Amino acid sequence: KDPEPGKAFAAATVIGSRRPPAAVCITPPCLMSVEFGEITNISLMCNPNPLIHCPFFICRILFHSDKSKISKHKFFHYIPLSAGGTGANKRKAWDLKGKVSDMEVKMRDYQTKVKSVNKENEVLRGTMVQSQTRVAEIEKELERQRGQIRYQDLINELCHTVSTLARLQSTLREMEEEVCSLKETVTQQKDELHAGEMERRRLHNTIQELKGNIRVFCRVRPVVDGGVSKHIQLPASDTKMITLAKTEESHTGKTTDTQKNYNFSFDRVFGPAASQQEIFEEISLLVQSALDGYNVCCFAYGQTGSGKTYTMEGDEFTETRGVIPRAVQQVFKAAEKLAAQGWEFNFTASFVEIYNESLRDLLYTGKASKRPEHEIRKSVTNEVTITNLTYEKVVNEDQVLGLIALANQNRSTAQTAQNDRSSRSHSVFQLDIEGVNGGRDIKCKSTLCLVDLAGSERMLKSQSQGERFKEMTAINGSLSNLGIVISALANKENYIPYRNSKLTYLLQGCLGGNSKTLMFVNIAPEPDSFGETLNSLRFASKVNDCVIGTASANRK
Ligand SMILES: Nc1ncnc2c1ncn2[C@@H]1O[C@H](COP(=O)(O)OP(=O)(O)OP(=O)(O)O)[C@@H](O)[C@H]1O
Repeated sequence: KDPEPGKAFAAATVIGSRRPPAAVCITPPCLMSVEFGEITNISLMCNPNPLIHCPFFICRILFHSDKSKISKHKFFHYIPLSAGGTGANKRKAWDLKGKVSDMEVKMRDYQTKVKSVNKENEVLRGTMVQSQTRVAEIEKELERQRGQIRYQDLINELCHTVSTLARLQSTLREMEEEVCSLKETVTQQKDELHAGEMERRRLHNTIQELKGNIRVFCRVRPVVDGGVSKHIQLPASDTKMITLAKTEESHTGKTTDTQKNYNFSFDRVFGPAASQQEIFEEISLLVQSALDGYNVCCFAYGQTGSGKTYTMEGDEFTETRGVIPRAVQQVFKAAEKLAAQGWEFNFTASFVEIYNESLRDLLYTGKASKRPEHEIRKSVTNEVTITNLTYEKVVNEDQVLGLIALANQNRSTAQTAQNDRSSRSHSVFQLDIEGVNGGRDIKCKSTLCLVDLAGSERMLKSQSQGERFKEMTAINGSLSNLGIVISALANKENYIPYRNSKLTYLLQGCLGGNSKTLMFVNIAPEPDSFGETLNSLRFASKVNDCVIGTASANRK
């Protein structure tokens, strides 16, 4: 068969070999190998194009030797099928041709099969694509449904939340209504409380006024060695009486000794056994008045060593604390309670000493050499102030107690320089109270004044000289002026000589019509103090007889 361009079957005879010829398929332009027998590789050694025109060409065939090894190259003659040849060769060629055409048939079958398989493959591929598309659609659908399920869950949850919210809102509304009604009740109760508080103040102060705006309490100190005082008699049945008894010996010796009694009555007489707490109970009512807007003045009068400082300051133990620390405590406690009713308080403390008619700041902390001078001034609104004095804003009890300690330290420092000075000076503690009730537009202003007076003993002029005489004159002057001012107030005189002494000038605001005054007369029980005791009781009795005009609160 003539080789077609690109295809050729050929029979090759191996020269010098006993092997049968092999059918060789040559597919130009590629080199191809077909395994026939033991021929494993055939390679054309020439350009395939001449194959069409040239009857001969040389090809190289690689053989496997018997031992399955590649044999050496051998050269063959190519015999085209159409070409003539020897008879035997021709026969062989025709055999081969037959085999080739069988193979061609088989190949066509295979090709047909391959085609149909390919077709089937195509169909299957199409089916597969369809199936994949379907699967994708199903997956999509599933996803959507899943989403819908989640969406439904969310809707359910939302519905639940909405219903809970609605329930809570209705509860909230109910509670708001309740709060509103409670607020109304609170406002109503606050009004009632305020009205009650104002009524309490009115009644409280009416009681104080009925008791008298100047009251005198007498306190007898215990005998130093613990004995009993014979000349001071305190009737158990009457807490307002005190009798000073003096036994006078008979001059002739023939008659029995006579006893002279001096009876005094005060608002209250406290015996030596009276505790600091008992003493304070009565004063605490006046302290309350100070917060209600009344000026309050409490002072202790008596000879040196009679217990004035003990009464006013006491000592450091809780049980034996005196009037000042207790009053301060009460003021701050009461202010705290009143805060619940809308009251806001401001407190200012000052502590001054009057010695020899000159003023000394007991809260001064600067250099001793730079101590300023002080003057008492009265403003147009009749408020008394001291120039260059320390006015300390205080917010709690401890702060005030700290200031009292500082004042005592200042006093004792001066005492070292001028022996026992504290007995011969007045100390005045002042707490200015300013209250505002913003909600009700009420203001009140008052001063709580607590005074430890200098020893009141009268000294014979002949016995005192120099500095001592000066001190005595100053003390006597200021104490007797105190008595004069009080009786002038009681007699409603036009002119009240406040300015006659620093003490009365300073206490001006706390004495008189707009104030409540309490005086302690402290008594030393020793027999040798009889004369001074009698003088003190006489002075106190004079004060006790005074009824100062009705006090009115400084309220705006
Ligand atoms: N009621 C009392 N109970 C117990 N001790 C008291 C009492 N009163 C005073 N004392 C004591 O008596 C002494 C003298 O009292 P205090 O110093 O208070 O007198 P005073 O009048 O202030 O004297 P001065 O004028 O010198 O300051 C002090 O030791 C004090 O502790």
